[in-house]
Amino acid sequence: MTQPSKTTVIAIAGASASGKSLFAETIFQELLPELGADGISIIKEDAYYRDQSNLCMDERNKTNYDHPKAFEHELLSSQIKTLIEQTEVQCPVYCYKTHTRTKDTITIKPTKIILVEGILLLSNPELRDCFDIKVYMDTPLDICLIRRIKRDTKERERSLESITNQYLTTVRPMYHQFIEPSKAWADLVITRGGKNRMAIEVIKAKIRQLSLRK
Ligand SMILES: Nc1ncnc2c1ncn2[C@@H]1O[C@H](COP(=O)(O)OP(=O)(O)O)[C@@H](O)[C@H]1O
Ligand SMILES: Nc1ccn([C@@H]2O[C@H](COP(=O)(O)O)[C@@H](O)[C@H]2O)c(=O)n1
Repeated sequence: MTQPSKTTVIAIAGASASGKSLFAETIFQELLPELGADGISIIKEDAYYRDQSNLCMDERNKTNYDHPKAFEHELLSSQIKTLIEQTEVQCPVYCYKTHTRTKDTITIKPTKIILVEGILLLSNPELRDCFDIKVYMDTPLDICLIRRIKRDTKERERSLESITNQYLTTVRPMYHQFIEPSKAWADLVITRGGKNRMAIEVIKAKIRQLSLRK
C-alpha cells in the first residue's frame, strides 16, 4: 500500500494453530518496553468474526468459520485505514464459546506499528492492500492439527470429537481452498511456527528500523 503516513501494518497469516498468535505476541511483548504502547499494537482477525447474536446455538454450530464469508473483513480493513489516519477505533470482542461477539469493544489507539494476525488476511484483496509487510506461517498441517487439539480442548472448551469433525468438514478443506493459495502473496514465509527465533529477530530488527522513521 502506498502510504505516506507514519504507520506500518504487518500481516501475519497462515493456518489455524500455525503459530500466528505466538509469533505476533512474542514480537509485541519483546518490543513493547522499547516502543511503548503508542509504538506497537496487535489486532486479531478473529475479533472480526461476524456477529451471530441473531442465530440460535444450533445454527451457530453449523457456521463454516474457515470461509472468508465468516469474517467482517470490510470492518477490519476500514478500522485499519482509520488507524492509519491516526484515529482510534472500537475493536469487537469475540467469544469462541458462544460463537459470537460480546457486547464489549476494545479501544485501539493509533500506533506506529500494527501487527495483524489471522488465517485469511491474505485472501481478501482489499484487506491485503492494507498491509506493508505480509508474513505467512508455513507450518505443516499435521503439526497444526496436533497443536489445535491441545489448544482448543484447553482454551476454547472443545471436545476432541467436535475438533476432529470441524477439522474434516471445514478447517482442512478451507485451508486448501483459501489459506494455502494465499501464501503466494507473502513477502516472508516462516517455517517452524511461533518459536522461530531467527524469524522473530528479523521482524523485530525491521520494526526497529521502521520505528526510527519520522
Ligand atoms: N514452534 C512452536 N513450538 C511449540 N508450540 C508452538 C509453536 N508455535 C506455536 N505453538 C503452540 O501451538 C498452539 C497454537 O499456536 P497459536 O500461536 O495459537 O496459533 P495460531 O494463532 O496460528 O492459531 C499454541 O498453544 C502455541 O503455544
Ligand atoms: N466460533 C469459532 C470461530 C473460529 N473457530 C476456529 O478458529 C480458527 C481461527 O483461529 P486461530 O486462532 O486458530 O487461527 C479457525 O480455523 C476456525 O475454525 C472456531 O472453531 N469457532
